[in-house]
Formats: sequence, structure tokens, C-alpha cells
Amino acid sequence: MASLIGLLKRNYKAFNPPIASPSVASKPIKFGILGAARIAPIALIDPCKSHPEAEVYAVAARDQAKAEAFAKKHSIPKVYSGSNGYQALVEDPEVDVVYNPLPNGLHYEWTMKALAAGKHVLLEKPSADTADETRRMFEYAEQKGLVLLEAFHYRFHPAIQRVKAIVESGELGAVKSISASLAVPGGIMKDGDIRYNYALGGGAMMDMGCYTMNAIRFVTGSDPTSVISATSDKYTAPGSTPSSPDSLIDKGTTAHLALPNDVSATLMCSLGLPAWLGILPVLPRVFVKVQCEGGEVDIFNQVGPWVYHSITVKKREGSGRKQRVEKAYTFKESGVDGNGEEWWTTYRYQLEAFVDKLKGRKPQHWITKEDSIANMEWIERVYEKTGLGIRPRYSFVLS
Ligand SMILES: NC(=O)C1=CN([C@@H]2O[C@H](COP(=O)(O)OP(=O)(O)OC[C@H]3O[C@@H](n4cnc5c(N)ncnc54)[C@H](OP(=O)(O)O)[C@@H]3O)[C@@H](O)[C@H]2O)C=CC1
Ligand SMILES: O=C1OC[C@@H](O)[C@H](O)[C@H]1O
Repeated sequence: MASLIGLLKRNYKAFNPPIASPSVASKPIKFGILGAARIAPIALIDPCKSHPEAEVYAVAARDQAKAEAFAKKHSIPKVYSGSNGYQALVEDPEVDVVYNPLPNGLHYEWTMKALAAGKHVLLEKPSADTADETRRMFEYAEQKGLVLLEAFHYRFHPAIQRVKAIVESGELGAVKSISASLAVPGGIMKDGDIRYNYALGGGAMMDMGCYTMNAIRFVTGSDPTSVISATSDKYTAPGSTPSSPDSLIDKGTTAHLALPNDVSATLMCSLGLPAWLGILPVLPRVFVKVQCEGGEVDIFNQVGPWVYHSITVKKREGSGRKQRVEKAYTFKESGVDGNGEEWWTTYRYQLEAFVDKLKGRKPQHWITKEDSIANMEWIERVYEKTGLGIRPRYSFVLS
């Protein structure tokens, strides 16, 4: 009962965050959002409300009525729209950071344009369609002295950090295998969603699989050495033919990877798990499980841990086994110094780190250029192994 009340309180505050007064000592950082994207409120607008040094200043959407309605709903003072709206936003001298939640296939073009205009960029995952684009964006950001972060928000939350710390502590011995899953029941992603559009960088491995690849690499601290096997269920768009480009979209993918030191890994992702017996709803499958020589640790709900998560540690002791369950809503809870409140979402933790970086403070956690490039490289290798091939390469060239 107490934990149910805790869950309700935590989530009420997460979605109704306390409003911070803007800092007087440190000028707030102004964000501009490209597109009235569905993810923007939870990923940036709400987190900014409780951060004294961050504010959402502008939004641009292609359609004027949509842009205005979005701005009004979220109290965003500056609105851009029309065919030049995105460009006008990236050139607005008041904007310090461009948040890029456009479809994956537009990440490269608009991140490059934002960097060219001298803006820092908070870029939605996965970074781009290809590793080559990812490398180019990060190199350009470095050259311009700008901050570019791939928004793998879950990495900033204490929960996944705690799992990694348990693995690294050696308490369970050497890692033998790891599996990571992010799969949602059918019916959530509707036909017409950007995730089902090949030209826009769609596909389950891009959308959900990018997290599973990331978690495997992050928790083990190593990149795969090969993709042993990978299979996909194809998505069939209504009225599509086998030769249409969207026939290269995976609705779900499973891959087996080899990692150094004989560690094996399995990733599973799905944009729509089939119903049991064709009618009974299935639950989302959201977990990371690490098997070690002396036991195992798993986390349920690594991507939305503030809602609820559990970290289960099973340790072999003699002929028996000891089990404990941990929670890590704050860093202090797992015995580490660091900012945060129980109700902070993964996105709020991410914003804290991003603002710290811009303000010259050391962020609690960060995701490096090399990490983002490697993640995209291994996503490509999985796609190659499935036979669907990597997502389309960019046609945009920065003038
Ligand atoms: N961090 C996270 O937890 C999540 C991240 N994401 C990522 O965020 C990005 C956006 O996802 P999501 O918010 O679900 O997507 P939406 O479809 O809601 O938003 C995408 C936005 O892109 C703009 N856009 C520009 N050109 C096109 C085009 N040709 N076709 C469609 N849209 C276009 C639209 O802006 P306009 O308003 O101008 O029409 C739209 O608002 C993706 O990269 C996704 O991977 C998504 C969900 C969760
Ligand atoms: O980033 C994401 O996280 C949650 C998923 O449901 C979503 O499709 C994806 O884009």
C-alpha cells in the first residue's frame, strides 16, 4: 500500500513538476524546439519547468495553426511556422540550444543546420540514419566548439547507473551473458507513424532497438565483436507491395551478439507484439538482464524507471541463493552523491546534465561522441544481418 502511494505521488509530481523561479545569478538557457513533436512535452517542456536555468523559448512547426496551438498549450513565447519556420528558429539569436525531435531521417540535416547557426543541440535518439552521419555531426560540433548530445535519457537516471555499478562492483563475478528488451504491445504505433516510414529512418531496430543496443554496450562497458544472427518481422503497410520502400521496415527484431571475453548478448525489440492467441493483450517487455558467474541482476523498466522499476539481484552463496530487490530513484538512494528528486524523470536528469555541461559544471553522467557513433555502427550491422539493410544515407549537403 505504502509503495502504491509512493508511486502515485512520484508520478503526480513527475507530470506536475514544481515551477522553479528563473535563476538571477545564472542566465537561463533558451531552447528552441524543431517540430511540434509528441515527445517534446515530456522530454523537454516539463523538465524545463523545474530547472531554474532552462526555459523553452521557441517552437517551429510546418503548419501555422499547429505551431500556434502547441505554443499556446505550453506557454512558449516565440512561434515559427511555414516552409522557412525551422530555419528561422535555428537562426534566432535568442535561441541557445536547438532540441531536435524530428523523424530520424531529418536528424542529420537539422542538426547540421543548427550547428552551422552556432547552436548547441539536444538530439533525439537514434542520432541519425547512419554511423557516417553521426560521426559527421559530432565532428562538426567539436569543430564549432558546441555541445551535441544524443538524448538517451535513460542513461542519466540512477536506476540503470545502479545496475552498471552492481555489475562493475564484481559482487556477482564476471559477466557471462546479457539480454535487453524493449517491446510494446500491438496497437500502440498506428499505421502512418514515422516509425513505419523507411525514408524517414523508421524501423523497430532504429526506434526501440537503439536502446537495447545501447544498454548492452553500456552495462557491459564493451562493444560487440560480431552480430551472430539477426532476424526481423517485417511491417506490412496497408496497400503496400513487396517492392515499396516501407517493406524494408522491421516491426520487430531479435539479434544475438558476441562480446569480448566470451560474453554473449541478445537484444529484442518490437513496435507491436502480437496478441496471445490473436486476441489476448500482452504486456510490454522492458528489461535488461545480466547473467554473471556468481548470480544475476536484472532491471525491469529501464527506460521509464521513474514510473516504477525494480532491480533484482540474485546471488549464489554456497549451495543456496540470496535475493534482494533494490530501487534507485535518486543517486543518494544508491549511495552516490548527485542531484535529483524521487519524482525526476529520466528526461529531467538528462536536462540537469545538459545544463551542467553548458554552464561549465561537471555533469553527473554524459554520453560521448564515440559512444553515439559506436551505437549507430552496431545498429547498422544488425540491419545488415537481417537482410533489410541500413537506413537511407543522407542526401543533404551543408552549403
Ligand atoms: N526520448 C524518448 O523517449 C523518445 C524519443 N523519440 C524520438 O523523437 C523523435 C520524434 O518522435 P515522436 O515525437 O514520436 O514523433 P512525431 O511524429 O510526434 O514528431 C515528429 C515531428 O517531426 C516533424 N516533421 C518534419 N518533417 C516531417 C515529415 N516529413 N514527416 C513527419 N513529421 C515530420 C513534425 O513536425 P511539425 O510539427 O513541424 O509538423 C512532427 O511534429 C524520433 O527521433 C524518436 O525516435 C520518440 C519518442 C520517445
Ligand atoms: O524513444 C522511445 O521510447 C519509447 C518508445 O515507446 C518510443 O517508440 C521510442 O521512440
